[in-house]
Amino acid sequence: MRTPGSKSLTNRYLILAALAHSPSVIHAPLHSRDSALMVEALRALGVRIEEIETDSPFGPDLRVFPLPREIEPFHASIDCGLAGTVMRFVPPVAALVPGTFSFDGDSHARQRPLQPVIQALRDLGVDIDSQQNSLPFEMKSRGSIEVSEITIDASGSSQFLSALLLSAPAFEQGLTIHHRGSAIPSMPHVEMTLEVLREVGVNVQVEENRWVVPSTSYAGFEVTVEPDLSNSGPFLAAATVLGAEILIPDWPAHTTQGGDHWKTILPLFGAKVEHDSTGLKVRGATQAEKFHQSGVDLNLAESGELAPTVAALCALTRSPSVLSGIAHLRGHETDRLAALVEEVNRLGGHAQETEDGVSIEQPVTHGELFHTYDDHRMATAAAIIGLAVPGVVVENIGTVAKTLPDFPLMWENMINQWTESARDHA
Ligand SMILES: O=C(O)C1=C[C@@H](OP(=O)(O)O)[C@@H](O)[C@H](O)C1
Ligand SMILES: C=C(OP(=O)(O)O)C(=O)O
Repeated sequence: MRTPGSKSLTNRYLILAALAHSPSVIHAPLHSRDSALMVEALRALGVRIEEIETDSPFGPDLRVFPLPREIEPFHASIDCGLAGTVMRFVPPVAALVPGTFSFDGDSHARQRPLQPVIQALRDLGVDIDSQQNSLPFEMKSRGSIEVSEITIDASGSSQFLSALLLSAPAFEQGLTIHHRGSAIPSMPHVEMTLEVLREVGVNVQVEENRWVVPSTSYAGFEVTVEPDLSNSGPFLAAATVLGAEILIPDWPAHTTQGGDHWKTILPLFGAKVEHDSTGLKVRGATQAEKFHQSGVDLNLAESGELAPTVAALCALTRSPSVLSGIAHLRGHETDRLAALVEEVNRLGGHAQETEDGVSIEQPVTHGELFHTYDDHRMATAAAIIGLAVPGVVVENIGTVAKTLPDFPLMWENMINQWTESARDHA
């Protein structure tokens, strides 16, 4: 089961390519709502992005021409949809373009935390008109940033820090960023930002809670995007639930994606995991073994993105589980802690919110309409539960288009393949 490119890497490479001084080529990018919003946002700022046809089933490669320099001020409106990477990563890029830029998004996007990015831009000298320190807002940029040091609180999302790190090489004096606040979640995503910067020649100096980004002009680049390991999760979870086997080819030997944690998470649910040059192979325990599976006590601070998929597995496990370190999921596509608790309980399970996560005390018992709150990962979590519990109806499966528009077809193919192979072995 081949999975398309990583959302997080695709959107980072697009930003870096926009800020390079010569054109770049991005091979195997993700094509989904979040990446399309990023492409359109950068185009609105003057970046030229062309598609290069390939024979990949996942769509064309992209050629990105950098932001034009020395242009007259202009106005543009930018739609962030529900994409955290767009609403957080693009405003610092817009600060490097002279003009006035209006940012807005889906209605729930207006509730996602943005204050640290807005405050950081104000501290960098950008004029921002925003009622609530969230979307919608309008910013007036002069086209360059001279301030060289700021302090932010990135405890609500790693994206606040990544946003500044990605644009800082194009600031006149680079930028020294201090973090003040409790622990930053999803640290592998910060490591991913530092690594893609290193790949293009920007070496960020990291000390405790301090990142020093040198002002650096770098050339365009050619990269191939790794498969999305977080979005591989539902397929791996399906094999785990059904006692089936699946191979995800091209699983990187080294990666900064938080989805690499599947290698240690899935064995806790009885799966056997092997990683070699062919990819990542996961074999689920047989049904009988699974029912004796005990729950898990997992701190997902490093990989909160995986929590809805993990919660789906917990909702099918006989004994209680606790997922912690994920308070910030209240600010994701929906309040994921509230949504998971609500839906597990709706299906006859027993779950509750804790201060920094959820505890799932009893498994789900029956199918129902599973509400998805416009959240792609709630939709895939519902699909996983539906493999083991008859009658689960996933509300608005189309919401998977945020990061994996092909999910319904891929899911169906996977199940057909397993059904055929079970028939052949009968
Ligand atoms: O930088 C990124 O690409 C991401 C960072 C993480 O955000 P949080 O730190 O808000 O969890 C992750 O959950 C999100 O899906 C993608
Ligand atoms: C939190 C997520 O997305 P975003 O990039 O919109 O924050 C996610 O994909 O799970």
